[in-house]
Amino acid sequence: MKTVFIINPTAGNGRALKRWHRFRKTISFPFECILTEFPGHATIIAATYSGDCQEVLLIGFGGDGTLREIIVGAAGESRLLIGSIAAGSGNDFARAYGTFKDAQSIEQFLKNPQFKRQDLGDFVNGESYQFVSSSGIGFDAEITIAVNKSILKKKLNLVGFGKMAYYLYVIRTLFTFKKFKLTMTCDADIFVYEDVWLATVSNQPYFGGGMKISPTSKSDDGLLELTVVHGISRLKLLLVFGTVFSGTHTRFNEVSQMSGPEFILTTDKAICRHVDGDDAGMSIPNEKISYRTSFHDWKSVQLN
Ligand SMILES: Nc1ncnc2c1ncn2[C@@H]1O[C@H](COP(=O)(O)OP(=O)(O)OP(=O)(O)O)[C@@H](O)[C@H]1O
Repeated sequence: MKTVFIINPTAGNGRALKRWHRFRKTISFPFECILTEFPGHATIIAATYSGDCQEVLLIGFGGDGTLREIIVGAAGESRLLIGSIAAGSGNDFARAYGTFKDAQSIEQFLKNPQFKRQDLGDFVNGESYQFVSSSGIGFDAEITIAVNKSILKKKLNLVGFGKMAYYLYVIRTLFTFKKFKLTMTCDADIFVYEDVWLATVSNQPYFGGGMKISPTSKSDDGLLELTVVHGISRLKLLLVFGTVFSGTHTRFNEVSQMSGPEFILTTDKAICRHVDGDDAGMSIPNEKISYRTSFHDWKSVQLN
């Protein structure tokens, strides 16, 4: 089996490159490595291995965005196996699918490679968007996108306080966010939610760097889970946020959850969206968008 590292030098607030230079010195087996040069590059790199005549272990050295891009490029290719070294800021992929701890654990894996088939979520709205972990509309997406673009975050990163930017944007967005109306169809049932803060479609439990937004999600069952937070005051929303890390937010009446193979979502206004924490444009008011999952579309490494 060929081993290829795909490194996003910008991941982990720019710390991934330094980590990679340290990490590569510890590798004592043959490997290839490629640094990504622009957003979307990891998809192109992964796709180039699809015609390989042998099995290829693609190891994403980065965060959730990097892993999503690799999986989009590798989806449907039975010879490509995906693993990760968690080098991002949030690393929800690593929490859900596992991650290699060090070079020795990769070497160990290569002696007896095991894999697991996993689902891939997607929706189309002009462009096609895929997600490995989750895709959200609303409050969470607005914060994530603002933080990703933030100059303040870059400045705070220089002094090691990058995470602080996230909390500042949570507070700011709490006061500026315009709630929306969400219409959702699942299995021919129609639900209408008023005063919605966020709707997140999940393929695995974690999101936003360790929040257990969808505790019952399984990434290999052909199903997605929808979480809607609605009809809740600003103050109580903060309280709910505090409980998401343990997954106990689902006990609040204002948090609705359901499971299904497809959700059709419509918002009454243009609302920010993310896929695995990266910008996925705005929803188009009153347009029906189908969120679905492709069953067992990619292979993750199975770690003990
Ligand atoms: N060379 C590059 N220059 C700028 N952006 C890049 C480059 N290579 C990849 N990217 C983009 O960087 C984005 C962020 O990467 P990634 O999500 O892996 O790191 P992170 O945001 O630190 O981690 P996490 O998502 O786990 O919080 C990716 O979505 C990818 O499109």
